[in-house]
Amino acid sequence: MTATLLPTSDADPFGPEVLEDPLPFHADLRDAGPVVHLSRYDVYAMGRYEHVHAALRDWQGFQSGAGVGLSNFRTEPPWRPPSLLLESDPPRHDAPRRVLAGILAPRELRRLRERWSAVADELVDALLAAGDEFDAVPKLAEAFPLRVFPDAVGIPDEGRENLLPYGDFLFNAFGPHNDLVAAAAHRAPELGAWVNAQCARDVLAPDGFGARIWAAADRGEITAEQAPLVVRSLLSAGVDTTVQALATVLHAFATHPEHWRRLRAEPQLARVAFDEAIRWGSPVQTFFRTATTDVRVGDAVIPDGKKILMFLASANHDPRRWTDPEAFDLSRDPSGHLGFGFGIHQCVGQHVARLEAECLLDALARRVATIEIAGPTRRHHNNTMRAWGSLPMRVG
Ligand code: HEM
Ligand SMILES: C=Cc1ccc(C(=O)O)cc1
Repeated sequence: MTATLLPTSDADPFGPEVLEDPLPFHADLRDAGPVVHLSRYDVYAMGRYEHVHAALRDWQGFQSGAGVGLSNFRTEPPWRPPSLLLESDPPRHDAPRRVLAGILAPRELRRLRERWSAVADELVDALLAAGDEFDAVPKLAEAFPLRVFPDAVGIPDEGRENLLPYGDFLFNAFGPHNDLVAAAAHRAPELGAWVNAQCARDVLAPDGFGARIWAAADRGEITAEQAPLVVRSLLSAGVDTTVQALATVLHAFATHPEHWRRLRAEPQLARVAFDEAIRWGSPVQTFFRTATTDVRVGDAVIPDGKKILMFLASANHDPRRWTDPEAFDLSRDPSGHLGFGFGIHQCVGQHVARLEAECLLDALARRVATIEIAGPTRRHHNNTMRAWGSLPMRVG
C-alpha cells in the first residue's frame, strides 16, 4: 500500500466551539482534501459532497452494522440493542426497511393530513390568542410534533415527556463520551426502559404505525422479536429530528422576510422550503460508517475497521455542488441534499417529516403576515444534531 500524505487535524468536531458554529470547521475540512484524519479520535472525516455521497451509496465498503456512531460494535458493546435499520447492513436490514417503508409511504400518510392540519390550525390559533411574542422552539417546533407523532405511532399518553430527553441522549451517544453524554448518562437506563416499554404490542393503539409494524410480523414479513425494535426506530428517529428541522425552517423564514412573503403568496412552496432548510441547516449534521476493507478515497486509503465521520452538513454547503451554499434560497432546487442521508439508509421517515412541516407552515402562513426574531437566540449543543434551544419570535 503506497504511503500517502493524508491531511491530519487535531480539531474536535464535538467540542463546544465547533458545535456552536460548525461552518468554519466544515470549510477547512473541505479545503484540506477528500479525507482528513482526525487524530483526536483516530477517525477519517469527509466533508465534500462527492465523497460523502459516494460513501453513503457504497454500503458494502462503508458499513452501518458496526454502528453509525464513534463506538465500534466490533470491539465495544452498544449501549442499546442495535437498530435493525440504522445500525444494520443487508440482508439483516432489508425486511425491517421494507416494512417501515411501506407503513410510512406518502399514500399511507394521506389519512393523517386532515387531522394534522386541524391540530396545526388549533395550535397556532391558541398560540396567537395568547399574544404575538413567543419562543418558537417549545411553542411550535416541539409542541406540534409532540401533538401529532406519538399519536400516529400509537403510544400511550403517559410518559411522553421522555421522548425528547431520550432522543437528545441517543444523538449525543453517536459522538464521543464527552460532557454532553456524561451529563445525561444517569438517565439512559430509565429512558431506554421507558422507550422499550412503548414498543410492546399490548400498549400500542390499534390503528397506529406501531400496530402496523406488529401486523407485518403477523404476516411473517418480520419476526415478532424484530417488531418492537422497529417500533423503537420510530420513537428514536421521529421526534428530535423533526423538532429541530421545524425550528430550522422557522428560523430561516424569520431571518428572510422576503421568503415568508413569497410563501404566503405561494403556499405550495412549503415543501421545497422545508427541504432547503434541511440542506441549509442540516439538523442531522453527521453520521459514521466503518470501513469493511482498506478502502481508497481519492488518493488516500482508510484502513479496514476504521471509523469514517461523514459530515452531511458540510456536503450540503460544498461550493463544488451548490451555488452560494450559505444562502437560504427558496428559488433553489435542494433535491440531492444529504440532510436525509442517501442510499439504502436514506431517511425512511422523510415523508412524515415533510407532512408535519407542510401542516405547520401552512397554518402559520395563513395567519401571520410577518415573523421575525424578537430576542437573543440560543443554540442547544448535541454531538449529532444542530439544534436550537430558544428562538424568541414576534409575529404580525
Ligand atoms: C426532518 C426530520 C428528519 C431528518 C433530518 C432525518 C434524517 C435522517 C438521516 C440523515 C438518516 C440516515 C442515517 C444514516 O444514513 O445512517 C435517517 C434515517 C432514518 N430515519 Fe430519519 N430523519 C428525519 C425524520 C424522521 C422521521 C419523522 C422518522 C420516522 C417516522 C425517521 C426515521 C428514520 C429511520 C427509521 C432511519 C433509518 C433508515 C435505515 O437505516 O434504513 N426519520 N434519517
Ligand atoms: C436519523 C436518526 C436515526 C436515529 C435512530 C434510528 C433508529 O433507532 O433506527 C434511525 C435514525
